Amino acid sequence: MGGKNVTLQNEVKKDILTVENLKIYYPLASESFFGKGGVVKAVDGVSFTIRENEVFGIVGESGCGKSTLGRGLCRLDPITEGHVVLDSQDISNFDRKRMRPIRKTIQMIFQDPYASLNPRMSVFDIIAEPIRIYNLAKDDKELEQRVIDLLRRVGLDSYHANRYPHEFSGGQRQRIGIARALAVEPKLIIADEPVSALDVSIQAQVLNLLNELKKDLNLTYIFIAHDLSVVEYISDRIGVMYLGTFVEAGDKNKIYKNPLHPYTQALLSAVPIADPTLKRKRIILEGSIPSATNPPSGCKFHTRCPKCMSICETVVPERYEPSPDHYVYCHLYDDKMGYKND
Ligand SMILES: Nc1ncnc2c1ncn2[C@@H]1O[C@H](COP(=O)(O)OP(=O)(O)OP(=O)(O)O)[C@@H](O)[C@H]1O
Repeated sequence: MGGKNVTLQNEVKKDILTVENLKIYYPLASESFFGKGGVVKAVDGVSFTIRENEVFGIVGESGCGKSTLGRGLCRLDPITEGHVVLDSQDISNFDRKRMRPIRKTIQMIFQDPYASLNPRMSVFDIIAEPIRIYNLAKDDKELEQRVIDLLRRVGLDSYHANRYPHEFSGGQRQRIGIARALAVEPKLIIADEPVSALDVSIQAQVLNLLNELKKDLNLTYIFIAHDLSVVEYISDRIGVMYLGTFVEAGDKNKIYKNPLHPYTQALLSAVPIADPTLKRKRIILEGSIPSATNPPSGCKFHTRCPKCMSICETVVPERYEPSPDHYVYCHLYDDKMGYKND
């Protein structure tokens, strides 16, 4: 687990995070419709690996488990089963005390920076707080300098330090959230819909900032979003999530050029194409995502799949890997079942 090296264009990239069969189930209240002992299978067997300095995008409809997965990787939500291996260290069963230094390595950025910034704290204190918690400055002078450096790093100015979150625009607040995340010098940043609440022009500025920071500080990102254009722009590899599992994952270019899973095909068919001479047939999915408490049998997507076959209703598809760094779980490509169709 972990520690494997991969050579990409003469560069050796180390695996920084390995996730193995991760499950995160929320217990249901006993008076719920599904009765005592029921669970919401928010993340239901996810596996993937992320290499140092890459961006791994996670896409899928609302309710598919993206945020739960992100929070679980930071151990903000308890893990039901499976492993999270960070830098060759299995942190799945770490208690609060052992997680303390790890929380310095993994930081999160949230969709709504206003909700994640304490409105009663000045920007200085918001950014200084994690530096103080982890004793990263030897005195007040160094603390002040660090906060100012971080503000400049994210495109703000030193005079912003004395202001409060409500005095900033949405894009500026997201920059403050990014500065706070950077304050502890993390290696991995989990960004949960970081630009969804922003205007398109501001989205581009924040995405460019994240890209620059990635290069300058050798950061690795997990980028969670429902907007496939945004994910295409920023990611190197992606995982397409449906009802708590990845249905297709791997190299971004392979998936965007040749989506194999009918779910990925439907999501991509809704993305506008820049070239007006090109036309893409929109695939409309029937209904909404089923309940994660009582997911469909077989392939979880079969109830909405335009290419559903009888086998899909009962048999869980196996992993099919058409090329290195591209895999899909779908009976259309499952050669063992005799339905190979690629
Ligand atoms: N604290 C919780 N207790 C019980 N169920 C939860 C909890 N948090 C999330 N869920 C359920 O887990 C499933 C996955 O939710 P999650 O928020 O992770 O999805 P998502 O893909 O991030 O959606 P969105 O894009 O709307 O944020 C949903 O069925 C949701 O209702």
